[in-house]
Amino acid sequence: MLKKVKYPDRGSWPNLVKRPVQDYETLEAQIKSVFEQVRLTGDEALLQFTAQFDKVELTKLLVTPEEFNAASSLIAENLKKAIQQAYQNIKTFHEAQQEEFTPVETMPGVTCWRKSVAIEKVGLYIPGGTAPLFSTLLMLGVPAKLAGCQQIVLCTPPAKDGSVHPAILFTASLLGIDTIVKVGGSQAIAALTFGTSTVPAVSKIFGPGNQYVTVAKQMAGKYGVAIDMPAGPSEVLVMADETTDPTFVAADLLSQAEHGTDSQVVLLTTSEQTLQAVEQALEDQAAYLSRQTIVTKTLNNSLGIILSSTAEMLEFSNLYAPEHLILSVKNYEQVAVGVINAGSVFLGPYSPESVGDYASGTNHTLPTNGYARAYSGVSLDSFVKKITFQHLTSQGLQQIGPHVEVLAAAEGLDAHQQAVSIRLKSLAHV
Ligand SMILES: NC(=O)c1ccc[n+]([C@@H]2O[C@H](COP(=O)([O-])OP(=O)(O)OC[C@H]3O[C@@H](n4cnc5c(N)ncnc54)[C@H](O)[C@@H]3O)[C@@H](O)[C@H]2O)c1
Ligand SMILES: N[C@H](CO)Cc1c[nH]c[nH+]1
Ligand SMILES: [Zn+2]
Repeated sequence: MLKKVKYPDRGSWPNLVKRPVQDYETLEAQIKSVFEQVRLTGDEALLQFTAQFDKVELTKLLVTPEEFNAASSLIAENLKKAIQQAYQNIKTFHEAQQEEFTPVETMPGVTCWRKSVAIEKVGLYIPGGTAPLFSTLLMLGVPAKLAGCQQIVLCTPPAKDGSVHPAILFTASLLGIDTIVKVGGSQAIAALTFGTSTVPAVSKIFGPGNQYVTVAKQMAGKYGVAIDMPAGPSEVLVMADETTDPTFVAADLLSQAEHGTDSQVVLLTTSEQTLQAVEQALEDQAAYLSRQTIVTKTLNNSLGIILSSTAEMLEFSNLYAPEHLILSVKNYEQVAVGVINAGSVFLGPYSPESVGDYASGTNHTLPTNGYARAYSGVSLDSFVKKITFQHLTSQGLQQIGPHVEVLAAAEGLDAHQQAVSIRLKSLAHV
């Protein structure tokens, strides 16, 4: 059950907001050796690590066209419809993120503008250790396609029988993605970083995963590959008061607790009665869950904290910087204005977090472990670079040039000054 803390003094807050993650150094040493072996022996290392960590003996890493084509007939019609509805909503929300850039004349004859250009080669990591997260493929594939990425490589761990879940393959075909590699964990991230005979190297790696995947992505950064963000074990923080329905709150906490034993869920409340009622509801509901063992372990790493006011709950939540924040308090609209650190926010009693996980339209690939203090979740912007352009007319250079000459001289950079002076002199002779 939740670890209960009543009216903790502020001095203890920094400790309370620490996540129950494994020590980075220990993981780093293990993952470094995975990277080394994948760099040296490529596909051979991928097959060997898949046997070691996933307990699957594969001979081929790529999903075949036959497996791909069979997928559609292996999933129910109502699931296909639900995937298509989620796809539409995610597409609509991400399409609205497209920006029009208008050229700006900063001085007469000096025009500047910006353009979004897709990252050509991207890798999408779709978790599959304990659940085949085809919803994550929608979250990454939709913006990658909208942005216009040319090469999209999808990596996902194989199931015990060596297959990839048909819903992942169906979603990939809906998106028009056909390079699908059966590899997971840190070995998948290493493959996308260095490239192997089967897996093309990419410029940016996207996607959530367990602690191994998250630390591996951070390591990929050291080899010059960009990453979306550290999107590790899922978490949710719920703010509840005496008006909250405890059964709703318990269901929301359990929905993230079931992701994995390294997840954490947090309940903040101003009401001792609410905390007790939520705990009872957690017990009642957990008894019927298929992932009860995972949930029980996660709840033991989780917190139920009583604070003295909604303002204090908001302050604590901003320090914790949760991946998901549910505002289950009476004045939720007002409280939402004060949120400064969170990945995605759910307002009021009828906005369960799982709707955002699947289908409302927002992206579910979000920063965890406090990274929401500085990072945003995945969006269309994550898949593009913004390139700036400028054009100066001769008059434009005559206007701005003398200022640049002064600035360059003051920095002692004569060649910079000269690049302007040489042109101004030639214009003086025209
Ligand atoms: N932050 C987000 O946006 C977000 C979104 C969705 C899911 N998630 C999180 O993604 C995670 C998915 O985790 P998962 O485990 O189900 O799948 P996963 O695909 O992330 O990891 C599975 C892989 O981990 C590797 N692995 C397992 N044990 C290992 C070990 N001892 N040493 C080295 N490698 C090992 C295996 O190779 C396996 O393929 C969950 O923690 C979930 O909470 C986060
Ligand atoms: N809650 C996860 C993000 O932390 C996303 C997800 C996928 N499927 C269900 N949930
Ligand atoms: Zn979820």
